[in-house]
Amino acid sequence: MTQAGVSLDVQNLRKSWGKTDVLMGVNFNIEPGGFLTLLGPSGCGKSTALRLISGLDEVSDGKILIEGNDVTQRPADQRNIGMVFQNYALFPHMTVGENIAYGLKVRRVAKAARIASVARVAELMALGPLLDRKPAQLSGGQQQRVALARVLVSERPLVLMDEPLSNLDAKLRVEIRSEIRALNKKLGITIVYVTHDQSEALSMSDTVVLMNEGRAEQIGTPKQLYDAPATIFAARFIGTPPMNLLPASDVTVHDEMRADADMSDLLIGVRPESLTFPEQTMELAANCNVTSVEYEGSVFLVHLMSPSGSPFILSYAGADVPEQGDAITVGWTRAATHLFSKTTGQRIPSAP
Ligand SMILES: Nc1ncnc2c1ncn2[C@@H]1O[C@H](COP(=O)(O)OP(=O)(O)OP(=O)(O)O)[C@@H](O)[C@H]1O
Repeated sequence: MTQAGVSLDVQNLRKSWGKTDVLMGVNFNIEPGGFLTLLGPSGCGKSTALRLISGLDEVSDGKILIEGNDVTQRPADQRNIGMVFQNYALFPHMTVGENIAYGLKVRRVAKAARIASVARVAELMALGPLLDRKPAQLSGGQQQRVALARVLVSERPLVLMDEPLSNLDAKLRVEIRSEIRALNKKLGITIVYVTHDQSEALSMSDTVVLMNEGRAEQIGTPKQLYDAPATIFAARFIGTPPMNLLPASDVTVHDEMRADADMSDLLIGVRPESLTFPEQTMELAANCNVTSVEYEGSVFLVHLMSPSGSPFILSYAGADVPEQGDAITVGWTRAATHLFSKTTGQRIPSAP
């Protein structure tokens, strides 16, 4: 089964409800077969953007182009888009097979073709043995697989997914995550995915649009967002635990600090996994006190407090685990250092 994807181009998308501006000029585009995630905290406008792309709501301004065609004013049913939501809304009285085939039946696809399509998708999604069951006889993960199968069978070249995994437990989320990603690559369908879970976004996407209060804060590959967060917001949002941010006064620099940076305006960022302990005369260092230690399985998360009272975290995999109350020094390299301006919230490009 091949389902070539389409390109999507979103230009200056705006949405206001009354006097409330929910989207304030968002731009992004995806190549055919791409996987783009809208990521951000609750209320930042992710679902709104998805509803505008689908045609469920009308834009206040801006354009939506699919394969270069302006569909902004087209009704939802003329955009050829599939959707998967958090609530998979299967019909309880129908079997799995009937649920998957429903859309095809509505579109008056002939019975033999329907049966063939359902069989193909059921095999793809490993649902074959479950086709005669009712939704109530399925686990949450199986139900979500049926919901995905229902969209796939309709062979839409663009599929929008709004937090489709948030009702599932952690293990299933990880499993279905990789299934969705594999389907995206195998079928070549274009996917726009909405989530507030940054690890989901990083693990699945080709491109992440990190949103903050109705704007795109940063757009890039998962690696670009992780390696070079463009703003303090992005630094705090991406990574578990997120990047440590310390005032310059807490940090010892072992050679000359850049002269053109205003120290009082500087926040120095370093990821918990980039810190070394014991400090090995690295290029930057901070003295701190251990406030608590958390066991995470593969690492210990050592919670620290800087002299100025900023909390930060060391991700530690060594043998001599520091203990609560210890005074320790952690170090890191220039290459692992991120600089931000407190005033503008923006990244300062080069290391000190
Ligand atoms: N129909 C509506 N009328 C008025 N305000 C709305 C409407 N729909 C959404 N909003 C507001 O728009 C803002 C963005 O909502 P949206 O659902 O897009 O956020 P989100 O990022 O998807 O959040 P969540 O992750 O919580 O779903 C919210 O402040 C919400 O209250």
